[in-house]
Formats: sequence, C-alpha cells, structure tokens
Amino acid sequence: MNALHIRHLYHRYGLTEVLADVGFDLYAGETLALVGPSGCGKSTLLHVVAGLLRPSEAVISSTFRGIGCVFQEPCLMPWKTALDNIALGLKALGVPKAARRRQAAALGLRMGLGEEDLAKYPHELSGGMQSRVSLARALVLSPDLLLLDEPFSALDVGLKAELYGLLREQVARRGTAVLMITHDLMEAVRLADRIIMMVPAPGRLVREFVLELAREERTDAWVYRTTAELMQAEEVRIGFGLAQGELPPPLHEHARHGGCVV
Ligand SMILES: Nc1ncnc2c1ncn2[C@@H]1O[C@H](COP(=O)(O)OP(=O)(O)OP(=O)(O)O)[C@@H](O)[C@H]1O
Repeated sequence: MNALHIRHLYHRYGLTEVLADVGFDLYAGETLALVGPSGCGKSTLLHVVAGLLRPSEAVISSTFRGIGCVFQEPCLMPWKTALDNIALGLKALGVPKAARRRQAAALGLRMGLGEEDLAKYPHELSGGMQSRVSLARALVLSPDLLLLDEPFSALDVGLKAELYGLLREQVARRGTAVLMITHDLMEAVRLADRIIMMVPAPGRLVREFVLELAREERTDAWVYRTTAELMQAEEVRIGFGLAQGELPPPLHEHARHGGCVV
C-alpha cells in the first residue's frame, strides 16, 4: 500500500523555527486533515510534502508517485480556456491533444462545469467555477496523493458542500490519499478520517483525533456535534486562542497511533 512517512521534520526561515519535530503517516485511501490557527506552519508543511520546499531537517519516505495540489487561489493560466487549464498536466505528460481534451472535458462536466464554461477564460468564470477547474486540473492526472491547501475557504456554503461531495466521490473511486490543511475544524470533521491539531511558534503537531464514522454517513448534525466536542479539547482551545495555557510539546509516536477516537 502506498504511504508517506514523515519523522523529525524541522524547518527554519532564517533564524526563526517554524516547524519543530513534525511527524505523521498517511496511507492510500485515507484523508488526513492538519488543522491549526493562521501562521502555525500549515502551508510550509504542505509545500515540503509537495516537494516545493526543502526542509531544514527531516526523514521523509514516500511511495506516492503522482501528487496533485489544489491551492486556496485557483492559480489558473489566464491565457488558456478552462478546458485547456484542466488539460494542462496531461499536455505536460505528452497525451495527444484530442485525447487530453476529451478527458479534461469529461472530468470538467462531472465537476459541474457546462460545455460553455469549458470554453471560457478564467476571468470570465466565477470564483466557484474557477475552484472547480482547479480541482479538476489536479484530479485529471489521477494523483495517488492529493494535497489541499484550504481550497474551499473562499466559497459559499452550498458550493462547498457540492465540491466536498465531488471530492469524496473521486477519492473513493481512485483510493487517493488526501492531505488537507485548514483552519476550519468543521471542514476537517466533515472530510477527514483523522485530524491532527497543529499549534504555532514553532509549528508542531499536538493532538490526533480519529473519526470512525464513514464520511458518507456524516450528517450535518453529527458534524456540528463532533466539532463542538473537539472544541472542548484543551489543545484545540489553546491552539486557537480560546483559552489560556501552555501549548503542549510535539506529539510523539506512541500518542500518534493511539489517537483519541470520536
Ligand atoms: N518565505 C518565508 N520567509 C519567512 N517567513 C515565512 C515564509 N513563509 C512563511 N513564513 C512564516 O512562517 C510561519 C508559518 O507560515 P505558514 O504560511 O506556513 O503558516 P499557515 O499556518 O499556513 O498560515 P495561514 O493559515 O495564515 O496560511 C509564519 O510566521 C510566516 O510568517
């Protein structure tokens, strides 16, 4: 089974340590959410996993080959149509034009874009449509690891729910592993199998929660109740600045595997 193992990851920007002794595992088919307040190092960590940033120190092993990334900003090529944006990675892989346009269109349509939307340029698309294009652009390559950097944070509640559903369907169909970072605990409760709480200065992982209920069985009521329950945890309250107290040291291996089950 494909897996990513990270141990003893440290990162410094100049003299400032932003990640300290970060370690976790991620397996195929699993969705792991790293949740924490602004500035705790979530994006830095995701950039390390994506191979875009070399950490100061780390032991990393991964058997995932195809990595797809979806960022908060859709970052589409303004001179290309939605269809060509979705097909971009296929072009880079050398897939012939007709085949890549066919695959990109099929996925775009499944993601709720119309034929006419696919012919538009990014500036002609709404923010929600741009997000669909960005998600489709990552999924069209059938990544076995998908990295999500708060891609839904700017969307309205209805669109979020729809994109969550599309993402769930794609992930279930392909057994993709997902590593998502977010400061939205409720989003994590809705989508993840496991949640790890991160706290800042320096960024570290301090508490793991395992969500046992299957994603498709999670009702809104369950999500609200579970989020409220997790908000009671001391690490979550202190991490988000809802309570005073000393922030805990990094979570060590024995605790990571015996995460609190909710
Ligand atoms: N290129 C950089 N050079 C120096 N410091 C940086 C750089 N990038 C990020 N930082 C600092 O590192 C810390 C972690 O930043 P990072 O963006 O990883 O946090 P985050 O948890 O993703 O924040 P947010 O949720 O606000 O996006 C912050 O204090 C930030 O100011």
